[in-house]
Amino acid sequence: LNFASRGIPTAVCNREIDWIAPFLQEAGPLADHLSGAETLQAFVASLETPRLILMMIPSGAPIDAMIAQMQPLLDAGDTLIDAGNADFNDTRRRSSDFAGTGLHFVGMGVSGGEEGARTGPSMMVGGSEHSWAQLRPVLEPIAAEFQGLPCVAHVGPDGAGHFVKTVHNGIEYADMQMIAEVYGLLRDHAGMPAADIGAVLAGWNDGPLSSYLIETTAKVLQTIDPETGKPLVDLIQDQAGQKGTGRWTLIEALKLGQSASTIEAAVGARAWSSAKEARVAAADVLPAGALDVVLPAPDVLAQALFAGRILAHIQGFEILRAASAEFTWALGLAEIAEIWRAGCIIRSSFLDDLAEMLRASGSEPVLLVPAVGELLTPILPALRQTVSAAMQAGLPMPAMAAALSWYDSARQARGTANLIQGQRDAFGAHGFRRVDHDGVHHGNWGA
Ligand SMILES: NC(=O)C1=CN([C@@H]2O[C@H](COP(=O)(O)OP(=O)(O)OC[C@H]3O[C@@H](n4cnc5c(N)ncnc54)[C@H](OP(=O)(O)O)[C@@H]3O)[C@@H](O)[C@H]2O)C=CC1
Ligand SMILES: O=C(CO)[C@H](O)[C@H](O)COP(=O)(O)O
Repeated sequence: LNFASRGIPTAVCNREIDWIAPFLQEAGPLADHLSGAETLQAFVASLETPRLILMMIPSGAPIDAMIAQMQPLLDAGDTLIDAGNADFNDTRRRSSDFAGTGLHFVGMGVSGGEEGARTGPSMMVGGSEHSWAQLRPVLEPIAAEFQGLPCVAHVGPDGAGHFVKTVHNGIEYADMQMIAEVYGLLRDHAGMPAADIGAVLAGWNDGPLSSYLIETTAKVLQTIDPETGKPLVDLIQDQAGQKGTGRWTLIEALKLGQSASTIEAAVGARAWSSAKEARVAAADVLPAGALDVVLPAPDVLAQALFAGRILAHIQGFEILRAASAEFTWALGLAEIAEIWRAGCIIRSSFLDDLAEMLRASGSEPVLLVPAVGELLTPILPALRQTVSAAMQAGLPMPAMAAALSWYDSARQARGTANLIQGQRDAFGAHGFRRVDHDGVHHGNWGA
């Protein structure tokens, strides 16, 4: 529908063909730019060559099966685009399978949910220059715009687009989790009703926290269930789903030797949320935290959340920086932040500032950019106060606590790894380097 609304002739196809006719009917006048096909053969035959075919179906086996069905129908010069969320390792494999066939494979991250897809998503294209030249004229018109600039970019070759989207989702998981942690403090320690918490968040959306996720969360908290008249959020099971992108970010960050502690906390919190029975049983038998903890004021919570958001984004971008070096992708980190300023789920006013910070960082860690320190210095005490309050009250705050600990580790000139090296040498003779001599040394431990 988005393509059609820009006058781009578009054919559609779906596995369950019953959806096609109602879709075209509901398209109204846009149907002038649309045609439906009930078989893949008819669909492919209806397209102008060289063809651009965009798939948005579940990742993994369904994509492999679809490629296998589609490939024999295509001609040299055609481009097949996987626009769903995919494990970038799969995208690299598929790109390499296509190499030399005359066909082109693109792994494209798309973000913006249902509304973004329809009115303007943010898109991260991974593929060849040839594919980008083919795609650009049809993607720029359908993309979200930030100050007149389309939120779409050719971020790199093969798996780069899906990797960038995966990290986007990792940051999304962390941001959602941190918002949920503050919600938990207000709900379980302050006893605030959902709608009141929603009103607090709606107020925050006018300040530095301004973002789609804060705005959406405020709406979610203020929505009433028509059946019961109660806040709908209170009627939802406290068990979160996940399709895999958060976990993929974490796995790849670990492989790259990067810390993704806020994302790990968010993935772990979703996983742990499914252990409902165990949590209910434990609540009755294991001791809780203190009741007399003073809850930080709402503006302190807002500052804490903003500090957590900044640190989670920085972690995500350091993962991208490491991947760029590992896979020689030459990712433009500032450009990635720029195409996330509109259309995508993590769009926020902070991303505009972050783009500048990333540009200033060059090849240095972004934490060292003076503007980052200037932004964090006044709000870090709020993060410390909020995390301490939650810990004392016995309320979980895994992502915000992880963000804070990561920050404290990142700025600790002399860390504690000297002891780890001593331990490793004591039990495994692994050796260590001394601060005062070159070479590898061993201790005569316990002597
Ligand atoms: N929902 C969102 O906001 C976003 C989703 N994505 C990604 O987009 C992709 C699609 O997600 P979404 O639309 O949410 O929902 P689903 O993942 O449920 O995908 C639904 C579509 O996939 C088709 N489909 C399902 N299984 C197969 C199969 N084995 N072979 C062929 N077609 C199949 C369905 O066809 P049928 O009608 O026949 O079942 C339907 O058209 C996923 O990779 C997702 O991660 C990315 C960004 C945002
Ligand atoms: O990519 C998306 C948003 O950017 C999709 O909504 C995705 O499904 C979100 O991930 P999960 O389902 O694991 O919460």
